[in-house]
Amino acid sequence: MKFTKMHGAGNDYVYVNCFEETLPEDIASLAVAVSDRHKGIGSDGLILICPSEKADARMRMFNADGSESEMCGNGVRCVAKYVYDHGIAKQQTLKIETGAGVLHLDLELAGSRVSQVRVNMGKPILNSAEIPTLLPGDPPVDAELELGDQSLKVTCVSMGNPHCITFVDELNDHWVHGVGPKVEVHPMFPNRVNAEFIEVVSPAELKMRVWERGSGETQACGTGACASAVAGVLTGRSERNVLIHLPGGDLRLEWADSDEVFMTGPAVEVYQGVWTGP
Ligand SMILES: N[C@H](CCC[C@H](N)C(=O)O)C(=O)O
Repeated sequence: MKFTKMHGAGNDYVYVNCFEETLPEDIASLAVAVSDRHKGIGSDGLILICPSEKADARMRMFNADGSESEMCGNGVRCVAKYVYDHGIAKQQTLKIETGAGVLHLDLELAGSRVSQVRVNMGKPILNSAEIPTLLPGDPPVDAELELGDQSLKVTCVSMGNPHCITFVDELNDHWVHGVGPKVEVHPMFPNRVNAEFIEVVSPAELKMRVWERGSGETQACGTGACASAVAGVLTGRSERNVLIHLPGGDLRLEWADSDEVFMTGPAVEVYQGVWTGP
């Protein structure tokens, strides 16, 4: 099976062009196998680029643990880059079908290839039942999340996939590796949750690290950055247009007056290969 390795701000996935490749039945097991950083290709998960009846392509995204997610922000930018660079579509504004609906993307070229992508990520989902979370509030804003020995103040937002955002004075491993895994599987989140930790540099600039549902710490999380930008506004900590610094790079977020969230960031193709594994 031919694949392409790509990343958006260091959030790296194995991409398979399903216009050309046929996959095994058990895609979840394939996602686990290819993601293994020692025995597989090594990635945060697997992303399928498929034909669509209502868009230039359809994206399906699987985390490293094989779980399928509704949406992937860094992934959809790379899907758009792949679709343009590999001639599946020719125009510089693309539509990609995702679990969060059909998204519209604008491509920026460096030479003849895509370097940056601006995505209309759609409107945040703030209704607790749809996030979903059992915490009070639509959405929970600075709500108490009991973690046994400690409690957090969290804000919950969905971008098609669920996010739990905690603002901290200083980002460190205690939050990401100590608290993150507990938040991911907390009973207040029936579908589990992505756990973002945010340090406010200024009202227009945030630093973020993330413990992702199904993948652990990643270098960046596009939907998490969108959700964090929304949470910053809801909690009065940041403005509607923010630059977010992540370990793998920067993303520009704007929660527009239209209620849509726009994300601009890089999309990089690293190499192409052939998977001959199980
Ligand atoms: N782990 C996420 C999916 C990947 C999201 C992230 N990599 C992004 O760029 O949005 C979830 O299970 O909802």
